[in-house]
Amino acid sequence: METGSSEQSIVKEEVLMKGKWVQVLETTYKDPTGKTRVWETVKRTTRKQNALTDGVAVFAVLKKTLHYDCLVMIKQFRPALGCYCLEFPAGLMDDGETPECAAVRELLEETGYKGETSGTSPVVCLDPGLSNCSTQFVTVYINGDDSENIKPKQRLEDGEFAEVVLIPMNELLKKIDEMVRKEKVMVDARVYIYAMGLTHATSKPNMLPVLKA
Ligand SMILES: Nc1nc(=O)[nH]c2c1ncn2[C@H]1C[C@H](O)[C@@H](COP(=O)(O)OP(=O)(O)O)O1
Repeated sequence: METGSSEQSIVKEEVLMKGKWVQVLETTYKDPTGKTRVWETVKRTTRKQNALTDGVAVFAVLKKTLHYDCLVMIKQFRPALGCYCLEFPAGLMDDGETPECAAVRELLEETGYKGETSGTSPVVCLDPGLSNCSTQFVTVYINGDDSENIKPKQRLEDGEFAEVVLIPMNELLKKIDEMVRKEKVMVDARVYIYAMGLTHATSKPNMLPVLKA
């Protein structure tokens, strides 16, 4: 199997279709042997010049006295899927915005919660076999005891409809699996892999897998 090599590079890009939000391109690139090949790719039209990322995703944890910590997510209808999807709050960057500002803004708009940022991931890609779409994960902690977070009110824009879903972190995977069994909902791979990772990390990590129940 051939793996990535520094010799590989983009030769040219031809726009096949350009819409308001996305474009489809035929991307010609050089493989490690020097041969040129083509790949059909998708890019957002909205990425600002010199911007490193299209948007942010918010890893939001609601912390409240005498309550288990909850992961704050949203469920919304996604036209590309034709069904509802359980996702991290997320959105596209506004012009000149930092990832942290975008994360606090998107969280407030989509869930009504006000939080404080506590770390930002590097730029990560979302579907590299298809597109250059990228995001940065911003961790945000929400003080659930704060009066402004007692009855959070979404600030959704026209055409946006999202339901806030809170799931205790200590049973995240179990609750997500239950939701998928009961409802017609798809889970964003980022949410699911986080829940899987959390389960693996907290279930007897020093025990040989074969000995685990
Ligand atoms: N691919 C898209 N097609 C559309 O018709 N409209 C789109 C696309 N991507 C984004 N948008 C619109 C929808 C909203 O009005 C704005 C902002 O979306 P945002 O909330 O930042 O991001 P999502 O959570 O991914 O919808 O862009």
